[in-house]
Amino acid sequence: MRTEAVRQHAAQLANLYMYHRPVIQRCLNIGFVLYSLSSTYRSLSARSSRPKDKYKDKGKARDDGTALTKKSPRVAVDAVFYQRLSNILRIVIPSIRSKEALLLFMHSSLLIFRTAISLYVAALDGKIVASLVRAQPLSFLLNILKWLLVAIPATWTNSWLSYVQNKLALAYRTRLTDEVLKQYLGAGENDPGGKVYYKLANLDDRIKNPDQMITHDIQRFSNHLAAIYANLAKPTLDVILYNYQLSKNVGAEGLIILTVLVQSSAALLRALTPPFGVYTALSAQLSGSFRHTHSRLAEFSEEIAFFGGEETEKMLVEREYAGLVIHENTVLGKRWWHGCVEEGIVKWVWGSFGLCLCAIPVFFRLPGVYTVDLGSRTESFVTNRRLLLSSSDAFGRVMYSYKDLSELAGYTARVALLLDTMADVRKGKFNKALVSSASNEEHARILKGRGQVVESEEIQFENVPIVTPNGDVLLRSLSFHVKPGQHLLIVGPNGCGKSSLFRILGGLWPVYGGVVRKPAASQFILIPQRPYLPLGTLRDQVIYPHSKVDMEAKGITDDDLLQILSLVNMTSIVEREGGWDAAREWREALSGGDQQKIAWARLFYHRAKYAVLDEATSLVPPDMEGQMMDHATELGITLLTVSHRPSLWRYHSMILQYDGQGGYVFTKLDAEKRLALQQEKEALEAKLLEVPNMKARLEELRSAAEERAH
Ligand SMILES: Nc1ncnc2c1ncn2[C@@H]1O[C@H](COP(=O)(O)OP(=O)(O)OP(=O)(O)O)[C@@H](O)[C@H]1O
Repeated sequence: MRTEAVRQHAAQLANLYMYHRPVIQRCLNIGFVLYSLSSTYRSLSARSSRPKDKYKDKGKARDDGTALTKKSPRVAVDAVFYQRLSNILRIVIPSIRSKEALLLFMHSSLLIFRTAISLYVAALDGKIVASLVRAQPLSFLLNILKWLLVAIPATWTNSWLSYVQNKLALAYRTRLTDEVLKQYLGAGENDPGGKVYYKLANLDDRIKNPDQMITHDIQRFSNHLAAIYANLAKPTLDVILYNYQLSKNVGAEGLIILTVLVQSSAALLRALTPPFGVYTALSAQLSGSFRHTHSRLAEFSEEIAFFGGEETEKMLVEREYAGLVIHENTVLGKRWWHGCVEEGIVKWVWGSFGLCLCAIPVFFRLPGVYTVDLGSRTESFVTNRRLLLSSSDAFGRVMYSYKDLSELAGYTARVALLLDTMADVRKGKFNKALVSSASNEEHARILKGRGQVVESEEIQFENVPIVTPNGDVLLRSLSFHVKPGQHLLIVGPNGCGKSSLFRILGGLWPVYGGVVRKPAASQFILIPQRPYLPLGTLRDQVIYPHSKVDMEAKGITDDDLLQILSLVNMTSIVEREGGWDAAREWREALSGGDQQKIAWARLFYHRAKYAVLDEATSLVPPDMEGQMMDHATELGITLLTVSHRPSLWRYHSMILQYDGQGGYVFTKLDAEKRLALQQEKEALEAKLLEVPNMKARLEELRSAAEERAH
């Protein structure tokens, strides 16, 4: 009796369910779409992938700053990542009407079109197999024809997709590179935020290899960003569309059960996923450091060869490489087991769930789904299986995409670090390890201050401290005044801050106090001991930083340049090197003395108001040195010279002498008197050196005399 009542009750419920099933199905479908969107959103947000302790410790242990240290940017798919990404997106897609936005729109349209084709192909596949099972040759041929026709837009779309994605990556890269170069190499004539390339390397510790960031990391970031769109937006859309179609074929109930199973195993997989974003950022850092060691080796090959420093260099390069390899091996190992777990779950476990799902219409009669004969059962099975394969492939890609997303987070952190540091440096905010003396009260007060820079024809320092970028106060307060035409000689022991004065004049180092009056940086030309020789032609060496067009605009011809070269006795070089347009690695093609003379020729070409000479004649013969100094004076160029050569004194009227203890003397230079004093001093020193010999000889003579007396 009781069982009968229960059975009746169950039948009533089943009838009620069947009656309302269309509404329930619709609700389940809507619920599924909402769930897919929200779970994709959740998988994109708040996924923390912090470095493990091992990496933190490694960072602390290294002293070259290449490992991830405490100060390294956070690398996680979290709010910080989205904030950074949205800042960068504003650069790479500046407006809705930009080329990048158009490419993105094309990309989206193509992605949707491809999904539509896949849905059509799934149904067509089922029909082809059904016509085979039913032995209907005409229908089979017709469907094959449709298959061939659909292949045209399908292949066309795939080709276009990869083309547009690559174009998009290139467009992102171009935008970012343009922006970075604008800030990095932005001219700083009247811009106190200029010369970022110098300040990043010298005044700030945060970025070790800007070259690696600009060339490699921006490219990887752009590729990842272009791909993440296809790897994330498209699979999410696919999961929804394929599953919607599937739910119509097999019922939403089975689909929901499948989704629950898939999502729980996916959650397990996510929990097991290592922090690939951190690994990517560390990998980029380590390979940047390895490359940097190699480029230093190439740059200083001559010095290293003379020293026979191969063993030491090999050890340094090997140490960098070993660090990189250890890291890559660790990551490879993690990728290996992660790949195994991933494939096991995604391909095999989910595959078996899928087969069960496809079997539902075969074993159960679903209202609205007619699978009466063998043909229609096969058709529905083949179509569903294809839909399921596509759907699980799409879901797999959503799953993989968080791996891509973590890697994107790694590159985003690198690019954001570059942009943020450049922005700080432009604002005069530097982050550099300070020397211990910087913490004493007086030095700390000096470091906190900021001086004034006023444009003027003359050079005047009023109570200006000379402070190195790491907070070492070389001079507490320097005051001197140089008028145009008054050549200034600067002398003092090594490391006392002679060149540092020039760095302040060139606007490279900040002024920590007092007032600096000086002409604009463009009025100065620097000739160091090893002058800079740019990439380019022989002409470019003389006219740098002008181009040939600038030179012609100035009304200067190659003959005039030859005239300039004759002032430094170098006219023969034009013929020897094959003309003005010959291009070489000039640092190797010219001797040290010739390089200095080319730099002097550059000074005569530009006729700057002031020339900063930092041991600029150390490699040229004395007669040539005098000739060049005289010509500079004739051109009205005021010389600021650092040199240990007394032969140069007579060209200067003022002297700034550092004592190396934080003191200095600024006075008129009477070269004749100073030379006479110097000569007298040298003569006395020579005599003093003789004293021990003379004493010894005197002793010998005394003892000889005593012997004779006995
Ligand atoms: N980019 C930098 N970062 C930190 N310290 C620096 C930097 N450049 C120079 N210094 C420090 O500033 C001090 C003065 O250097 P500077 O080049 O002015 O010496 P100098 O008097 O010209 O010496 P020398 O006669 O040997 O060329 C040195 O102790 C040097 O280590």
